[in-house]
Amino acid sequence: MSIAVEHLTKLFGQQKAIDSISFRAEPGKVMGFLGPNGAGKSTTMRILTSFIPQTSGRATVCGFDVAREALEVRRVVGYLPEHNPLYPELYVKESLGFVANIHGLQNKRQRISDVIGLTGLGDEQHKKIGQLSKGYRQRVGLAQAIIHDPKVLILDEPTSGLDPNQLSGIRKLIRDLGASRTVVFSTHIMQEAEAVCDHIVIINKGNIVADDALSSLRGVHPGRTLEEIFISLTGSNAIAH
Ligand SMILES: Nc1ncnc2c1ncn2[C@@H]1O[C@H](COP(=O)(O)OP(=O)(O)OP(=O)(O)O)[C@@H](O)[C@H]1O
Repeated sequence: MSIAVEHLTKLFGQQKAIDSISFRAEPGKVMGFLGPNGAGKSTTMRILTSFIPQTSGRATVCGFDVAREALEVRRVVGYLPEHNPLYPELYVKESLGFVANIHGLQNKRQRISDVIGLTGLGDEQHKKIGQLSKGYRQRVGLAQAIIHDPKVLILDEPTSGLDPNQLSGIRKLIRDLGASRTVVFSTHIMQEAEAVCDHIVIINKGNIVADDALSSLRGVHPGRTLEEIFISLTGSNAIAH
């Protein structure tokens, strides 16, 4: 099991962002982590990538404890944060080189060239980050996340800001990456989750309200789209958990 989350809770002051959540994610599958605004997705992802500590509970990534083994966790995880912080003054290749150095990659030039190809950055690779459109900046974030060939990818809204042509390319990339890795990604686009994910976890107000294979979820809610299922579990008429 690549990701194991057990009774994870995070409090920001009085605010309970996540409330004793548990789920698992395994290799060779793409897990869609869905939920309304403020449900707790980014908070969970930031804990899983050792960026912030949980208040209680436990999470491991490839067997490493996210609270106690942050360095090991960062070696095995590729993370695209929600706001994708990048240095606007750096050229695309410089920015990838910077991240490659942090990971101490030996085959730096080759990996930079590989991820530029994989993320479709070829035509824009000679620009500065600040000169790129939002969608291409998102691709740089993705390229940075995968440059060290991590076993686990955690992608917080990786397709936000992409135009329809770019969307299909990045969705295919996520699927391809998920064939041999563990991928957890969040999105507000339910059709995208249906197209890309094998497994769906839905979080609402800090609680998990669905955790199942996409096919099983459909079986439990026959004739409904994922969007309808999502609304029934998280909308104002949803049954409280
Ligand atoms: N640093 C923080 N300090 C205080 N409260 C926070 C902090 N970060 C998140 N929260 C709160 O925790 C809750 C969960 O937020 P989170 O960003 O995890 O939600 P999300 O599911 O990622 O939402 P969105 O879909 O809008 O990105 C929200 O109520 C949010 O206001």
